[in-house]
Amino acid sequence: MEEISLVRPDDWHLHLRDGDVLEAVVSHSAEHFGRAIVMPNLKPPVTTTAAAVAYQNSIFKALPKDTVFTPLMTLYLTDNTHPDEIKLAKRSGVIYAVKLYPAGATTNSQDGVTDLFGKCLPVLEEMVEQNMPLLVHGEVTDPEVDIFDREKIFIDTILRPLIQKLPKLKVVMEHITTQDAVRFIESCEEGTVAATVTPQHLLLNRNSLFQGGLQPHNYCLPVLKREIHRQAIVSAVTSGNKRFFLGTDSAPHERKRKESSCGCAGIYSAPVALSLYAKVFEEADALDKLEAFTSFNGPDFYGLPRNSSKIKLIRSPWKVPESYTYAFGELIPMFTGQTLEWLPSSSI
Ligand SMILES: NC(=O)N[C@@H](CC(=O)O)C(=O)O
Ligand SMILES: [Zn+2]
Ligand SMILES: [Zn+2]
Repeated sequence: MEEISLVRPDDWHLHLRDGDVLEAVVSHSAEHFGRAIVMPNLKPPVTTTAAAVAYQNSIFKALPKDTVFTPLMTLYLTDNTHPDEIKLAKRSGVIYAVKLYPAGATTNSQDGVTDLFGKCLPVLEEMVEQNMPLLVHGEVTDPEVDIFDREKIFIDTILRPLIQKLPKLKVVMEHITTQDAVRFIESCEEGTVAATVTPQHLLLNRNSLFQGGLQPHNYCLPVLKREIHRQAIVSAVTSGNKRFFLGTDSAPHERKRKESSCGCAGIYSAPVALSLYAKVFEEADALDKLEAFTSFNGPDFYGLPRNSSKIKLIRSPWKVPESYTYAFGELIPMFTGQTLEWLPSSSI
């Protein structure tokens, strides 16, 4: 096959940041994706409907003219989020989900939740009422727990009990990294519980953190896992199961902050993500399943219409830039400097 035509994909997990970085990165997503679920982990976090509306306006402003891209906004859940905020959020028509960051789990999560069942039950009950999905960074934060086990233990101690308590709550487990998560998601009700999958967790295992030396640009959270986990995630997404859909988790951090004595977690994948997903599906001999993953399963889960326009991927090897340079610094894309097979072309 030399050309793949896809209904325009959406990105169901994206960090656009704000200020200079937002202006730099937003076109990379808008070029290939119709919509994106925009993460609220700014400084300060987006905890209110008013802040989300203002943030959405700044994204629209940063978009190049004549691009059609809709940022779907999210609220950052805290111990103090009031159930009325969920009603407001739903009524606003711009907020599509609420994000759970366990306090301390990842970038800008210090204002996140310290005790989900103790502090957030009334809010979660209101979310069921309002049919508002909960998006989850699924890792426990106990420093005693080995970092490679944090997702599995989160499933056992938080996620499974949550779903038992509130079986009607729509939940997306974000950026899954383990066979345990795959099995758990497969065991849940279709249409109620789903997962997003990043390009890095489909293409890399934990060896890539240390290949030939420390590789800070492959460091993200949840951290890359063993090869068996990567293979389980590839099998899940290429099987055509509707519970899995595209979420890049593209998370830009300036080069200096990645190449540092205490480097930030996050991989900048927006410019290459679509080519990388195509690579995964082609290598699994499952290109026929690519479009459902990129363009159907996400909107179907969120109860939104699928996009009406299309995009093409052409078999035309291209070299990923070594870096993108801006006034504030440099961003290093995933697969920096490597050659990829599938080139996304503009809308058709
Ligand atoms: N994935 C990451 O490693 N980093 C994300 C936060 C997140 O999604 O956990 C970021 O905002 O930088
Ligand atoms: Zn996360
Ligand atoms: Zn993320």
